Amino acid sequence: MNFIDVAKIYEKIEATTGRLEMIDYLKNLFLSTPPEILDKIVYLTLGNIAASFEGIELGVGEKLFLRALSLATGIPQERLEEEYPKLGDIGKLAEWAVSKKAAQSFFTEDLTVERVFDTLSKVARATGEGAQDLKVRLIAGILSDAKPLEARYIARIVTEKLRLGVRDMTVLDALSEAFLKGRAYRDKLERKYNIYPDIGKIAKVVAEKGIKGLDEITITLGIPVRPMLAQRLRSAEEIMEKIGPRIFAEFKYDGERMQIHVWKDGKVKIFSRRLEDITEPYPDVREYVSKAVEGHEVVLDCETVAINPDTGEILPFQELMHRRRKYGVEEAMKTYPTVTYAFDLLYLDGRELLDEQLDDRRKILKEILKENEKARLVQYEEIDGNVEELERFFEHAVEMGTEGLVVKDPKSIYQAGVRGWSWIKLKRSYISKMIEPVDLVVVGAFWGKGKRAGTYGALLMAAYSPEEDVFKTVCKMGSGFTDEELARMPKLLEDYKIDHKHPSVISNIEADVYFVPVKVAQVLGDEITLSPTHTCGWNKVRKNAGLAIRFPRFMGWRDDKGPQDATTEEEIIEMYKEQLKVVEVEETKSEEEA
Ligand SMILES: Nc1ncnc2c1ncn2[C@@H]1O[C@H](COP(=O)(O)OP(=O)(O)OP(=O)(O)O)[C@@H](O)[C@H]1O
Repeated sequence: MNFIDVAKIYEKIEATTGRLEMIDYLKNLFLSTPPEILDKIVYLTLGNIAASFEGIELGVGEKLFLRALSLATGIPQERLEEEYPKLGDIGKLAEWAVSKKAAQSFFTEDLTVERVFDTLSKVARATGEGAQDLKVRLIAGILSDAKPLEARYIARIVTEKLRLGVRDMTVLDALSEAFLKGRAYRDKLERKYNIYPDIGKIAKVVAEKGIKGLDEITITLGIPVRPMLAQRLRSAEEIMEKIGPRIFAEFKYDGERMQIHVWKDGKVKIFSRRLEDITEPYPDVREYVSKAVEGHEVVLDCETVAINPDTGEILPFQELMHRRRKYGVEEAMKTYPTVTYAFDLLYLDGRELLDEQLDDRRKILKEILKENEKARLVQYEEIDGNVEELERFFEHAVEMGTEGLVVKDPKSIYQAGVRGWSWIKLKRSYISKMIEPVDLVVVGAFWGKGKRAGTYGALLMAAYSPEEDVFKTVCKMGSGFTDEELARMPKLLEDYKIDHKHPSVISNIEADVYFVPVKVAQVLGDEITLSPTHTCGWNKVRKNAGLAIRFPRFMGWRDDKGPQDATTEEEIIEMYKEQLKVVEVEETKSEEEA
C-alpha cells in the first residue's frame, strides 16, 4: 500500500468538519488497507507507532526535523527557518520544501506505508550515542522519496503534531462500520477495547476475522485493562440509597492505583491508572506481590501506599511520589516503603473474571491471596442497611490515614473503563489545613518497629478537659522526631511510666506502655476529623464519635507547660468547627466558580 493513498485521505479528513464524514473516510481507508497492515495504519492515524500504553514516543524536536528536511531537499536550514514562520506549520513547511526539490528530480521511489512505519519505528527506538544523527538520516531517507503531500504528514507525525482530531472512539466507530455490520456490535467492540486497549491489534483482528474475531480478544497478561472508576456522592445515606442496603465499604487508600499482572514464573508488570508501565520504580512491590500469589497467573487491581517504616502508619500520597522524582529507587524504598492493598481480581489462571459478581471475585481473591506484611487485602466491611455503621466505618477509615471509602455493590460486575454507579466514593471533604499547633499530653506509647525497634514508634496524645479534670486521647503521633529525640525518648519518659492506664486518662485505645500525664508536646496536624476511637469531644459533635488530629507531627517538647496548660477538649472542638466553616466557604466558592 502506498503512503500517498493514506495521505490523500488524511487531507480529506483534515478538511472535514462533520464527524460522520470523518468516520466515513476512515472506514474507506480501513477497507482499502490490507488487513495485515491495518494495525500500522491505525497507529499512524492516531499519530503514533504503537498502542498508546506502550509509551513509545517519536518525540523528534523541530530543530532535528529541519536538519533532516534540509538534508533531504538540499535547502539550507537557515532558509527553512526563515520560511517556517510564514507557513506557520511544520507540515506545510515540509510540503513546500519537498515540492521545490521535486521540481528538479524525477527518479523517486514510491513510498509504501510499511517503509514509512518501519522507519518511524527505528526513529523512535534510536537511543544512545549517535542517535540524533541516525534519526536525521532515517527521516531524510523517507523525505527524499516523499511527494509533497506525503511530506506534510510525515513531518507532522514525527514531530507529534498530526492533529487530525481522530481519537480512539472514532476509530472504533469506523471499525464497526467497516467490519462489524454497522453499529450492532459497537458496544461489544468498546468492551473489548476496554480490556485490551491496543487499538491497532483490535483493528487487525476484526479486519481479518470480523465478528468472530471479537471473541478472540481477552484479557492478556502484559496488556493493561482500562480501570473501573467510581462515582461520587456526599453522604453515606445517599450512597446506601443508590446501591441498595447490602454493600461492601472499602478503605479508599490515598496512594497510587496499580494494576498488577503476575505470570506463573513470578514475572510482574505494573500499570498505572493511565495505563503507563510503572513496573520499574517498584521492585519491592513486584517482589512481595508475586510472593503473595505464587503459582498463579493473575491481574490484580490494587492501591499502593507509602508508609512510615517506624510506625506502619499510612503517609500522605505525595510521599509515594518521591519514587518517581527526587530520590533514587533504592533510597526511596528505604525511606518510603510501601504496602499494597488488593481490592479486585480481574483474571486468574486463564480465566477472565470481569463478569463475575464482586461477591465472587472477592471470594476468589481471598482464597488465592496469601497475605504477607506488605501485600494485603483491602480493609473492608460488609454492611447491610445500617447507615450509621457506614458512617462510623468512614470515620474509622479517615482516622487510619485514608481518604475515606469506596462503597461497592457486591452484585456488580467489573466494568472496565467505566465510571459507574456500582462504585461510589465517599471522601472527607475538608480541604482546610490545621495551621495552629496544639499542645498535647503524652499518656501512652507504642513500641517501634524496624529502625525504631527498642524505642517508641508512636505516642498516644491527649487534650485536657478542665471541667472533668481528665485527659482524652486525640491522636497517635509517630512523625516529626529526629533520630536523637527518638533514642532519648524511653529515658526521657521513664520517670512517668506506669503499668496501667492512669485513672485520669480516658481512652479506648490499648497502648503498650502508659504514663502519668505530665509531659507536654507541641503537635501540628493536617486537620481535625471525626473519629470512632478517640475520646476527645466524644458525643459532643456527633453521637458516638470523637475527634482526631490527622497526620500529627511532633514539633518539640513544651517543658514550660504543665498538663493543665495543655490544649483543652473545648478548644479542639472549636478548631474543628472553625475548620468546617472554612470548608463550607470554600465549597460554596468552588460551586460558584464551576
Ligand atoms: N478500595 C478501593 N477501591 C477502588 N479504588 C480505590 C480503593 N482505594 C483507593 N482507590 C483509589 O481511588 C480511586 C477511585 O476513585 P476514582 O475512580 O474516582 O478515581 P480518581 O478519578 O483518580 O479520583 P480520586 O482523585 O478520588 O482518587 C481509584 O482510582 C484508586 O486509585
